[in-house]
Amino acid sequence: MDTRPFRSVLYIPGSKERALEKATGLAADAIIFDLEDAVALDEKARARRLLAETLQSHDYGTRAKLVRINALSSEWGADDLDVIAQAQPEAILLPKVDKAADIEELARRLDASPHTADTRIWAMMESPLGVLNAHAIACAPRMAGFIMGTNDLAKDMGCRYRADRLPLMMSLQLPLLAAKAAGIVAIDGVYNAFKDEDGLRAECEQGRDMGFDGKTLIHPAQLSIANAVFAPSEAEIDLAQRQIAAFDAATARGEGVAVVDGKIVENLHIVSAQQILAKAQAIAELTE
Ligand SMILES: CC(C)(COP(=O)(O)OP(=O)(O)OC[C@H]1O[C@@H](n2cnc3c(N)ncnc32)[C@H](O)[C@@H]1OP(=O)(O)O)[C@@H](O)C(=O)NCCC(=O)NCCSC(=O)C[C@H](O)C(=O)O
Ligand SMILES: [Mg+2]
Repeated sequence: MDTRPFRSVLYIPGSKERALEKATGLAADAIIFDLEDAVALDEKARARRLLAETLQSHDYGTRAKLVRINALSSEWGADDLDVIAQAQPEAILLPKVDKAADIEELARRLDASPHTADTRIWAMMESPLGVLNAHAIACAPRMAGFIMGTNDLAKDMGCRYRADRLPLMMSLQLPLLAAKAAGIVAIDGVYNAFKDEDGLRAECEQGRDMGFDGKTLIHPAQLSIANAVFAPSEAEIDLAQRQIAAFDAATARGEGVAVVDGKIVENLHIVSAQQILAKAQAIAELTE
């Protein structure tokens, strides 16, 4: 069972030295070092050099490190990959993925470099075609996770922003299903109003209820809310412990079902309970 936490996944523009420095001490479970939409066109070349140097000189600890390059079909994508490969990146995040062939092309390029033998691939799910092809994309080589790109999706869908995200619901759920089926990580999109704590908390709660592993963030002020919402709560941990104890006792009596708080507990509930405790343990180890 892979229990690595991905509660908070912070975007940092690859062109911003101060933010790149600051992130070495921020409580993010994962960082997306961005060379794509957060970087101005005339900053692209400087940002990729700065980022390659920073990744080799800075210690980001246990945080997962994803580099979002520009699309390989763009004028910057191939150069991004060549320069970033020198830093032996843990993962490349590919934007605007429409089909499995986009991932296969990136995987071939990673196979060809001696620096990227272990580099995993993450895909932005942010186009209607990408969403419709999510299962094939999730099963492509080196795939480790999906990141929802809700801004690009809303643009391509022509839908309006609503706090309940009803217009985006199917576009969120199809990649989520595909990720679960393939056993890869699924991270929800960003909440643009970075000073609106109540709105962020509500959207994190919705994403957590749906089954996302965490939320992408654009500002350090958003970290604590995502970390809290996507961690198992005290009540969930307590219930999981009581379910396991009750089920063990039922099993010792030769029974296959226990009852906790008036609800049945079967083997499948124990699998969920163990996952909750393992995730809580992994989060506790981050802060030790
Ligand atoms: C949104 C921002 C432009 C706000 O910047 P700013 O006004 O400078 O913020 P603050 O003054 O409040 O910053 C306070 C300190 O925090 C540091 N900081 C700010 N943002 C980050 C960050 N993302 N990571 C690390 N550190 C950060 C500042 O340097 C200040 O530090 P200090 O000087 O020590 O006080 C800005 O937050 C920002 O640029 N955010 C990232 C935007 C981004 O990455 N956008 C692209 C990703 S979203 C996307 O593309 C989603 C997807 O593709 C889709 O389609 O949906
Ligand atoms: Mg996008």
